Amino acid sequence: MAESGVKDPIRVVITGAAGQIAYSLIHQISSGDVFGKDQPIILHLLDITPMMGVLSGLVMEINDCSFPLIKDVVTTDSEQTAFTDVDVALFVGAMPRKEGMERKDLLTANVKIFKSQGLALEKFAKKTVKIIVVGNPANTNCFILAHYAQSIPRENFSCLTRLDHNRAKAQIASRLKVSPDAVKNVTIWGNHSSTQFPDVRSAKVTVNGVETAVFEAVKDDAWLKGDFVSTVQKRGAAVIAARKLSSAMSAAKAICDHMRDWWNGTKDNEWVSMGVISDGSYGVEKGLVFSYPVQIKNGSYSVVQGLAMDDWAQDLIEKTQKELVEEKNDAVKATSSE
Ligand SMILES: NC(=O)c1ccc[n+]([C@@H]2O[C@H](COP(=O)([O-])OP(=O)(O)OC[C@H]3O[C@@H](n4cnc5c(N)ncnc54)[C@H](O)[C@@H]3O)[C@@H](O)[C@H]2O)c1
Ligand SMILES: O=C(O)C[C@H](O)C(=O)O
Repeated sequence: MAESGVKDPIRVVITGAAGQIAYSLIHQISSGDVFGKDQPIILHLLDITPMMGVLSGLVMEINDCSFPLIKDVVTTDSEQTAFTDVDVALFVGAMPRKEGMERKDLLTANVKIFKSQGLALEKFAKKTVKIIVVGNPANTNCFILAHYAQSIPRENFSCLTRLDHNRAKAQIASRLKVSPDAVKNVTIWGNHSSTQFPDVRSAKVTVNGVETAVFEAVKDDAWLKGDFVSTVQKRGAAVIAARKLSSAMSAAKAICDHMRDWWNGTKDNEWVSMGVISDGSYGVEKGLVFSYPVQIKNGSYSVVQGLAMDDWAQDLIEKTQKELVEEKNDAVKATSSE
C-alpha cells in the first residue's frame, strides 16, 4: 500500500490473451470483479507472434473501456516479459479441442507449452504468484508447469475445475427450480475430463428458506447417481457440439470465481472445487493435480477432510485418479523427449 492509502498495482498475466476465453476474462478482471474495486492492475497479455496484431486491437478496446483500475497493459510474445514480477498468472493459452476429441487428445501439443512456460515462471515470476491453469488437459498441464517451476511453493499452483463445479450447481438448481446460489458444497473430484466425479452427497440446498441435503430435496437417487453425473462430465463436449467452439464466457466466469475466492476467502461453512497438488488426501497419489473440495482463508486453501466415502464414490475417485496417472506418464514422456 502506498502512503496515500491507494493500493500498489498488482501484475496479472493472461496467456492466450488473443483467444476467446481471454476476451471475456479481461473485461471482468479489469472491472474490479476479482481483486476488488480498489485494486489497481497492470495487465500482461501473452500470445504467440502471429497474434500480436490482434493484441494491439485488444489494447485499443481496453483503452476505450476507460477502466480506472488498469494502470498499464503490456502485450508481448516473450515469456520473459510476460512473467516478470507477476502476482497472478492465468494460463489460458493452449489449443482447444474440437468436436469428437477428448481433452487428453491435446496433451502432446499442449504440455510442451507448459514446460516452456514453467521454466520462464521459475526464472521471472514472484515466488508468491498465484497460478490457475485453464488450457487443456488442465490438470496435467498444471502438473508439468509445477514440475518445471520447483522454486514456487506447491500450494501456489491450481487448475480450473470451477466451471464443472458451477455446472453441477446449475443442474441441481434447475432441477429444484431454485437459484444456483441456493446450492452449496458440491464437489468436483479428480480430473477436468469426462472421468471427473461431480458429487452432491454432502451438498445442501435452501428451498423456501429451509436448508436440506440435496439428495433429500431431489428425491431421485437414480438421477443424482446417473444422468446428473454424466451431464456434468460431458457438458464441455455438449457446448462444443452446439457452438462449434469450446465454452468461453462460462470458463471466464469460472476463472474469476476461482481467483476471487482464492484472493478473498470462501464463506463460512462453504467449500469450492479447485484442482490442486495432492497431499495424499482421500488416498490420492501425492503430487497429482487433483480436484478437491477446498476452503480458503487469508489467501491459503485447505482440503476439506473427513467427507464420507462409500464404494460408489471410491470407485469413481479411483477411475479419475487412474486417468490422471496415465496422463501424467504420457506428459512426462512428451516433455522429456525434447
Ligand atoms: N479448464 C477449463 O474449465 C476450460 C474451460 C474452457 C476452455 N479450456 C481450455 O482453455 C484453452 C483456451 O481456450 P480458448 O477457447 O480461449 O482457445 P482459443 O483458441 O480461442 O485461444 C487460445 C489462445 O492461446 C494462444 N496460444 C497458443 N499457444 C500459445 C503459447 N505458447 N503462448 C501463449 N499463447 C498461446 C493462441 O494463439 C490463442 O490466441 C483451451 O485449451 C481450452 O480447451 C479449459
Ligand atoms: O470441454 C472442453 O474441451 C472445453 C472446456 O474444458 C469445457 O469444459 O468446456
